[in-house]
Parts: sequence; C-alpha cells; structure tokens
Amino acid sequence: MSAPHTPGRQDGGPADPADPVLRLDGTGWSVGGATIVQDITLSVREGEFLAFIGPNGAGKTSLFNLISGLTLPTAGTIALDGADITDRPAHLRARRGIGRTFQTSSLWPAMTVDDHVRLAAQAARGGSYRLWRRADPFTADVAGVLERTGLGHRARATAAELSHGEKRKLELAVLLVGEPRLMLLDEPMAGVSAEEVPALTELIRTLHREEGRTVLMVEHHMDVLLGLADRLAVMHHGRLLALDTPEAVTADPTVQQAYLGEGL
Ligand SMILES: Nc1ncnc2c1ncn2[C@@H]1O[C@H](COP(=O)(O)OP(=O)(O)OP(=O)(O)O)[C@@H](O)[C@H]1O
Repeated sequence: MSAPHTPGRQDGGPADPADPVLRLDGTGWSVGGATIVQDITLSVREGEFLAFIGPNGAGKTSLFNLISGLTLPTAGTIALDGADITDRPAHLRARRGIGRTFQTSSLWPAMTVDDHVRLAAQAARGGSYRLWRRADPFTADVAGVLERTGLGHRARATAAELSHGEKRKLELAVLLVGEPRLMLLDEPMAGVSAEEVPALTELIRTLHREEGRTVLMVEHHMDVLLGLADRLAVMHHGRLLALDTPEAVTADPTVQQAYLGEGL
C-alpha cells in the first residue's frame, strides 16, 4: 500500500489537477513517549467519501487533528492539492479549504443558531466580529446555509434549545458557511437519537453527492457508512489496518480479527 515518498511542491504554487486533494505519506504522531498515529500513507481524490472506523483509542481523532493542523505530525508529510502543508498551522489549513467538526459539541448554549453561523461566516471571510444585523454582508450566506442544513425555521433558537440532531446540523452549518472543500466529520452522529440519524445521514449525503465536497468521516455505526462511503479506512493501534471498498473491508479476515468481540 505504501507509495514512494514524493515531497509536495511548496505551499502556494499552482495546483496540478492530477494531485489528490489530500495525501498522507508515512504520517505519524508521538507524544510523551507514546506513538499514537503511525506510518499512515493514503491519498484522497476530489469528491471522495472516505470513512474511518476502528476501536476506541485507535487514533482516528488524533489523525483528524493531524490533518486539520490542531497538532503537527512528528513523522511523515501531509499534502493538500499537492502542496506540502505538514508544518502549516490549523488556521492556514482552514483558509485553504480544510474544515472540521468535533466529536464533542463546540456550540455556545446561549447563542442563537443564526448568530453561530454569522460568527463563523465572519471568521471565515475575515473582518471584525459583530452580531447586530444592520449592513451585515453575511445575511444571505447565513440564510442559505441554514436552509441547506434544514435549520431555517430554528434560526432564532438558542443552541441549548436544539435537539441533539439539530445541534449536529448546526455544527455542519458552522462548517459549511466557510465553504470547505475537504470536510472532516468526527462522529457526527454521536449523541443523536435513532429517529434523527436518517435525516442527518441524508444531509451528509447531499453535501457529498450534490455539492461535490470531499468528506472524511469517523463513524462507529457501519450501517450509516455502508450507504455513504466510497472507501473505508480501518485504524487499529494507530496504524492503517485496511483501506478499501466497504464490501472488501468488511470481508477482510484481518479486519474481522481486529474487531473480534467489538461488533464490526
Ligand atoms: N494529547 C495526548 N497525549 C497523550 N495521549 C493521547 C493524547 N491524545 C490522544 N491520546 C491517546 O491516543 C489514543 C488515541 O486516541 P484517539 O482519540 O485519537 O482515538 P480514537 O480512535 O479517536 O478513539 P474514539 O473512537 O474513542 O474517539 C488514546 O489512547 C488516547 O488516550
């Protein structure tokens, strides 16, 4: 699976259409003497949906931290559109189109849905933070994103008043208003009731299929992933155990062995 190391061109140069959107090459992260992510090599093509599965503590969130720039790798490289971003901080990666959601909610309970998205729009486009509406250039963008995420009727509700599924939609809305090309979704179904899962799954499918966004998603529920993901990456003890179509991965005896008793 491992490909020869080809350092990306310097950040800022023109993109080559042949480059994958994202390429990890021998990427790893060690902290306090422990290796949490080890020797991950993979490419993600434009418009692909790649899902990460693996037992608790396998290193999935840590890998997302490395891709989004929350932590920097201690081994290997990361390239976006062929440009080496290995040492780039998170805000520069966000500016280049990498957006992410977090496993635990990142919302402000007392702030309205509308204001969450408005602040995210201001953060994404630059400028000072203002929550009054007069002469606000983001109103149309905010309304559009709330409509796309099915939250138009909840614009004036506070985050605390939302159901778990609506909170997850709001996190997606906050992400979407920055128009990310590469979306990292870390367990977007976490805490969501069974009745709300289908609508949330459909929203993510739309963002991928109809809006053509490249999606990387950590998810424990295989039933959610089987209808969504083009490929599954299985992580185990910080390593990539398998990377293939959902059908091939679930039939892989090594994967089944790793999951024995953990219910793949
Ligand atoms: N900053 C850190 N310092 C030390 N250990 C860490 C740090 N961050 C993560 N770890 C450890 O790295 C391992 C992988 O954690 P990570 O959250 O990436 O796994 P995960 O696959 O996302 O798990 P889950 O499915 O439970 O969310 C865990 O054992 C965790 O305790």
